[in-house]
Amino acid sequence: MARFRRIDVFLKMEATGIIPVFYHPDIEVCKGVLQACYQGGIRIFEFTNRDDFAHEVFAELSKYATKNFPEMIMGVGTIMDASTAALYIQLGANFVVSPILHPETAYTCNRRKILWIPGCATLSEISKAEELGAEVVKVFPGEVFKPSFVKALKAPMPWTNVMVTGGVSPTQESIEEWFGAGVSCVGMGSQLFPKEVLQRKDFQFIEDKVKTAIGILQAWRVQHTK
Ligand SMILES: O=C(O)C(=O)C[C@H](O)[C@H](O)COP(=O)(O)O
Repeated sequence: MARFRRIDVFLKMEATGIIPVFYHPDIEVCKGVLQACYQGGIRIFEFTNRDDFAHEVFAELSKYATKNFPEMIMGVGTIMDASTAALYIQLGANFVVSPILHPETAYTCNRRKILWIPGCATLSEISKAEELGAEVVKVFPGEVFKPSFVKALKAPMPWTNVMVTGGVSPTQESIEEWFGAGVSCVGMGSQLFPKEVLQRKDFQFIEDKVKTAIGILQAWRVQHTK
């Protein structure tokens, strides 16, 4: 498995802008999705810890990524406690994402110099996360917040780096409104990986969707870079 410095993980997250958020119990489906994402231009991938044996799938996927796509930075999401974070770090996770703000998870990640991205829903939680060392926070669930929340929070806290996950889709409207509001990156799950597409193992569909989303973001960034 490949280990990346946490500053490089954050910079790659910002540069790629779009982070696939994915879980499937079938390792062959995971490999197909990872390859499609890579070919579509993704260099950072969040595997979510969605059942009791998800770590076994991650262990294999992480090795597969290192061997076939050594630039791909693998991380884990849906981490609720420090011991699960430690398990995934041992298996090759280069960043740890949570739906919640859990200080003990921060201590474990910081000790190992692994990027920790807690889920936050208020400015007080964001501020606490930053005191605990979070370089970037996950505003979650995005479908509840809307982009205006990000814009408003960046007025008093312009230093805050925001990732938003939940309800983001690979469309021009969704990408432009979130990046326009000031996010550093977005996580995308169900919209990039519709169930029926996974059922028919249509990895080309995923690659095309990813390419389109990255193209939209790049075009937006060219227009909006000062
Ligand atoms: O548990 C986590 O760590 C999460 O990030 C939660 C979900 O995976 C995202 O909310 C995906 O949301 P959709 O893109 O709307 O499918």
